[in-house]
Amino acid sequence: MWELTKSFRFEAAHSLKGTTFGADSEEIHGHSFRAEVSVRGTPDPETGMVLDLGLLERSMEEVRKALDHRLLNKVEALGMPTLENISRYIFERVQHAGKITRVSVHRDSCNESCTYFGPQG
Ligand SMILES: Nc1nc2c(c(=O)[nH]1)N=C([C@H](O)[C@H](O)COP(=O)(O)OP(=O)(O)OP(=O)(O)O)CN2
Ligand SMILES: [Zn+2]
Repeated sequence: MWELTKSFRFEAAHSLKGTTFGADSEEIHGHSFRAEVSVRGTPDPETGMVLDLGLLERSMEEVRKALDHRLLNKVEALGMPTLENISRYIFERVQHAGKITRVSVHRDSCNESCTYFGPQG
């Protein structure tokens, strides 16, 4: 079994209510995020690839555009912009590339990350 991972970065703003960080979290503020998308499988004997990374890149670029320099609270279908919801949002939008097994979203400035393994988990 092989696992192939590709990542992208985006800058986005959010406002989060109800955290222990209080008023600072509720104010609109920005973060740098790094998302990693992983696929698992066995390389096709002819191509030597589990999945052409170019296909993955196309899907990832679409979702990156939907998130980069956005106020995440206003991104449709994202919900409350926590790491949990951002990772699920990305997972659902790169699914058509096939064989996606997990999406991790890192917020390195806070030493935080979250990984979504899909609804069957
Ligand atoms: N289960 C979760 N809990 C919390 C989340 C989350 O996504 N899932 N998020 C937060 C905060 O947004 C997060 O901890 C960042 O805090 P924030 O005040 O936004 O950022 P800082 O000022 O601490 O970090 P800098 O990027 O260095 O400015 C809380 N809980
Ligand atoms: Zn924040």
